Amino acid sequence: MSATAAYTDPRTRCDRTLAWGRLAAHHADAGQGFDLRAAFDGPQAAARVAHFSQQAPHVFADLSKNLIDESTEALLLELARECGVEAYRDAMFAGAPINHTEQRAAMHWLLRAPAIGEGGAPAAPFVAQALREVHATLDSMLALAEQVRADGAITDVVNIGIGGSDLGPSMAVKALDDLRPEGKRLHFISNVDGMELGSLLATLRPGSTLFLIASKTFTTLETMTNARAARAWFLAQGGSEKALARHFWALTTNLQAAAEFGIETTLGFWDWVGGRYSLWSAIGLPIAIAIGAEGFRQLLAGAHAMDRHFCTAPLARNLPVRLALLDVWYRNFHGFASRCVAPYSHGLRRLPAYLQQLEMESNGKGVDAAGEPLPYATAPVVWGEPGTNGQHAFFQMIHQGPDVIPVEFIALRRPGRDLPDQHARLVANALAQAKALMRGRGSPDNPHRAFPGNRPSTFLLLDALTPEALGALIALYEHRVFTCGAIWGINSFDQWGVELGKVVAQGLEPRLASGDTGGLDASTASLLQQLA
Ligand SMILES: O=P(O)(O)OC[C@H]1O[C@](O)(CO)[C@@H](O)[C@@H]1O
Repeated sequence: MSATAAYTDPRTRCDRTLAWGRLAAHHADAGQGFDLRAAFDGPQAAARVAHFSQQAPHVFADLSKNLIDESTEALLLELARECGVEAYRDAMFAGAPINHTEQRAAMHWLLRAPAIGEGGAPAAPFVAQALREVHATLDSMLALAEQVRADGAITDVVNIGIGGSDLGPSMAVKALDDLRPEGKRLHFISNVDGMELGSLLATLRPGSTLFLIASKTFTTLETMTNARAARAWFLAQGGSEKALARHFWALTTNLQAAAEFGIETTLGFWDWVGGRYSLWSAIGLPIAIAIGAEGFRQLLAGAHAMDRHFCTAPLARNLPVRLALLDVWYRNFHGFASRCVAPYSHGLRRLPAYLQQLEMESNGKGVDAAGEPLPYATAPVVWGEPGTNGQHAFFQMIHQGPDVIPVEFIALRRPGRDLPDQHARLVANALAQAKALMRGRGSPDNPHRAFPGNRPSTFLLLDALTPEALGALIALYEHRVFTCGAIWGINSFDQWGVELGKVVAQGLEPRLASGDTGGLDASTASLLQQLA
């Protein structure tokens, strides 16, 4: 099947399944009153933990502190089956154009598939051809990464990109910082606020700086504004037009626009790679510079191991599916509107920001694949900060506020760097928070000091923050988001909701200079006058 071939969505929308009604009845009956503390009292607790724990590639998960029992889980699995999650997953992995509103496949998984002849599964000709191109580009990218790593004259690499062309690479480079060669600094510039680029440029020298202009479209306002400002700075500092070609590289699908910008070294990718799924592609060059070719291949291998798990594990032991079913249970039946991600790992401090785009840009949709308005909620608000910092900021609300907010703890068995006692203190706090949320604490004499308990959490554990483990963790989230989108019957791969604001901004910008408020609403007109 080619990406443009006719394609029939194999899904049934969740609210049109039998399981949906049965889940609603189950929630009204037993589900909403589920008591975690009771589930952990008595001899059945060990069996509960065994049942709701599992080892997936590089990620161990304990789901037992969630508001769910085996009867709820059985109904949720029935929902996944009735919705056609498996057929839809197989369609994505066959290269079908499941991103139908943009007539594209969603083949980010192909970016981490082994080359043909290296154990890859047989694929349709369109997919096999794409895989050959993927490996050719990967080889070129890794060669360039090694070249930069070996080039002592380049001390600073500046990635200019936004959204998916920033969040994934920036998160991964921070996570794997221990592998970064000494003397090589990586910077990420995304905002069009000149404070960000301006402050960085003040610290750089043009001759020792490499700019990577990362943009799938090479038209994004923020990125192109920053790229032009960086180029102007480079020339103003005495850099020549000739030198510019050595110091500005492009990572993009728009080869022509990159050439028009004056860039000679361009790494391409394909329209079937969504921006928020692109860190595995040429957009990952800063990661490869930071961790080396071998490290980048390990990142891909970890993600591929999770792809295989997602494709082959039965739904009941399929970690992305189990996490997605919890998301649906909480969002659509309990009505929980947000989820907190708390990595107890300094390296993973940008994971919540990365997940905000992955989950909310993918699944923040209000119509189904046919364009029908949805009568149920989709993506929750995803937010968070690393532990233990979050404990001293917003955990108060998670423990005692009236809203229930499921928490996702992520911890490492082995620290990257350990100062005496620090890792034990860090993970003890993660365990303690999960336990305290579940158990709560009575305080008959002082209601201010009472903890209601019965607050759900998931605990994810990685052996260490290695490239493989990070790759597997990210792919786990990608497939979880996919599974939620499959159940909700939406297209998780477009993002039309970001268009309107961009168009309105284009109309307003000239008015800031002219002061023209004609035809504007009273509030916008008043603010524009304040700013003029
Ligand atoms: O890589 P580009 O084309 O500059 O786009 C950047 C980001 O802008 C968006 O299109 C919308 O915010 C994202 O989906 C994308 O990751």
